[in-house]
Amino acid sequence: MVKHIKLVGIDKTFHTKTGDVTALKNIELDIESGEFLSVVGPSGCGKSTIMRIIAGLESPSAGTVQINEQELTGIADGAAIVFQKDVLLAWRSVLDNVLLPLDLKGITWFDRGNHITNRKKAIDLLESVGLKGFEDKYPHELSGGMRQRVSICRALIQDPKLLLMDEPFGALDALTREQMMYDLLKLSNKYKFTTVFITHSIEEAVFLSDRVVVMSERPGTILKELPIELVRPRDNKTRSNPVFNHKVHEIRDIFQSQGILAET
Ligand SMILES: Nc1ncnc2c1ncn2[C@@H]1O[C@H](COP(=O)(O)OP(=O)(O)OP(=O)(O)O)[C@@H](O)[C@H]1O
Repeated sequence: MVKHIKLVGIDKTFHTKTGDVTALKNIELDIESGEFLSVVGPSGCGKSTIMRIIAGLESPSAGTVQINEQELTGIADGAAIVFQKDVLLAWRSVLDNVLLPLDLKGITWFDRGNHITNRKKAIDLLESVGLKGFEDKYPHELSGGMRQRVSICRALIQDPKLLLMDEPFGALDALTREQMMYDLLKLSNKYKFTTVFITHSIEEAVFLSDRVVVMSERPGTILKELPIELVRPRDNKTRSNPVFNHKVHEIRDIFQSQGILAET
């Protein structure tokens, strides 16, 4: 497969008033084009920092990020981000929230043909996550899960090659979260973007991913990379597959051996 992202010797130290905080130490990671990669690790181990570095929102203290073999020196082109908290604009309708990134670029304003195409694309995206008929609603009229679906559609409206997701389902109830996983897999299969998915949930990571990266406590290092050889499409039966359970246990065992998870 084609290499999309390469992290080489990434360190990150934050200089704060109370002293230096080393968040990441020697992160080496290759991510293939179209791969679904999850990062799991304890709170504060630097997961969000890795994501921000890949997005170009934060620069590393040492090491380099390469995207399509080009060293990243600013904001990553062709990347979109979804955070745990949706950041929809209260005064824009659902449809206009999805179209926001294009409006900000001025794409829809001057070209009527594009405007119609983009509206259709936004409506199709909303339909594919079960939000047909909600185009004219406003964020306050939606549930948390619906708002997060709109956020995902907004991220996808620009056809990103890379989707960065920072605990996107962390604030949702268990049932909605499960549905969101199916929705995301469907979108990922349709649009074939590369995904970097940050989560605290071992099961979620194994269910969704081609590979799971397990991180240590801060300063975050990569303890292990586990390929997840479960067939796609993933469905309810995936969870009763012995490979699924084996991988979940393997990751739990790593956290236990590190003292990150203690049974007593
Ligand atoms: N801008 C910043 N300035 C100072 N310290 C920071 C900054 N951003 C992150 N840190 C510190 O770096 C470490 C890693 O933070 P990060 O948010 O990447 O962890 P995380 O694994 O995503 O945590 P969580 O799972 O709790 O969201 C933490 O100790 C955090 O306090």
